[in-house]
Amino acid sequence: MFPSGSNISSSTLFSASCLNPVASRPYSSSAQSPLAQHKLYISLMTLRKTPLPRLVLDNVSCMRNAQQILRHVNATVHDGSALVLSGTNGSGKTTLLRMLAGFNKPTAGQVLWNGHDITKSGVFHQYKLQLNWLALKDGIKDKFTVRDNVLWFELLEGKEGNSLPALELMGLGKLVNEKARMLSMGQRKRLQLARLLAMDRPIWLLDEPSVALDGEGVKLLEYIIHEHRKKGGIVICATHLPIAMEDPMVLRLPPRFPRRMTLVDMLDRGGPD
Ligand SMILES: Nc1ncnc2c1ncn2[C@@H]1O[C@H](COP(=O)(O)OP(=O)(O)OP(=O)(O)O)[C@@H](O)[C@H]1O
Repeated sequence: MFPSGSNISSSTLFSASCLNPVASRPYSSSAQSPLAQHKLYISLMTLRKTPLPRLVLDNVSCMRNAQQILRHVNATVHDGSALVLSGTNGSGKTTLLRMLAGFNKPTAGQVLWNGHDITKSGVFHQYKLQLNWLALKDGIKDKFTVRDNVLWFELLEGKEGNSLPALELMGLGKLVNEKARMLSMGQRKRLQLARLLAMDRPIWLLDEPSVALDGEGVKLLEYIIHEHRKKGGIVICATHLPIAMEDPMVLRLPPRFPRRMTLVDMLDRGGPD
């Protein structure tokens, strides 16, 4: 696992040469003293140990239906860190999460995982196995029991033994044999979170994870995020509500850009204004 720590910039990515001025110098120098050479060597060794970011959003833009949703988004995410996506309704938080999940492709720029473009099929095949996606649509099967709704995902993952402890931690221990249709909204959200825990994948993509949770539920969410990050896991979270986290990076997306008129719009309105 890489040590934690992350960089984020809304317009510019930090490159290794920004972090260490030595790196921007030419490697060979004929007139260097032994001390200078030694310092250069140490600097290069330090540079080599600088961990690569696990995820990089490299100047990512996204258009959907002739609308510019995201423009020139940059971020670097290291193991153990949290990236919080904030912004007004419609600013593109879910779109960005969907892009990180591989559902939408960037129209410009790229998303890199371990330095590789996730849209390349060989890369995506491995990358998707790292992801755990918590969406507003909860994907809960109402006819299954609470336990089976978690157990199925755990078994598909080739894991075992996590489901019950995860459900108990999320406060659903007494409901494990109930049909999921009996659950309230907040309990369904807790079930989703138990599924995250049971599947135990490193990159969590969370869309409004605290919606419908009561105060205790939010505390549990904060706790499992903390524990996940302690193990080197990554949390990327779109939220309007405050969720306490240590040193999160916050990426505030600007309000969506004005809609560009399509040919259909122009014909409907008898031409551009
Ligand atoms: N399937 C789609 N096709 C075309 N445009 C879409 C689609 N889904 C969303 N959009 C557009 O993308 C914009 C951003 O939507 P998104 O759901 O990413 O915003 P958000 O920041 O998550 O909003 P909220 O805070 O309301 O959840 C919306 O304003 C909408 O116009």
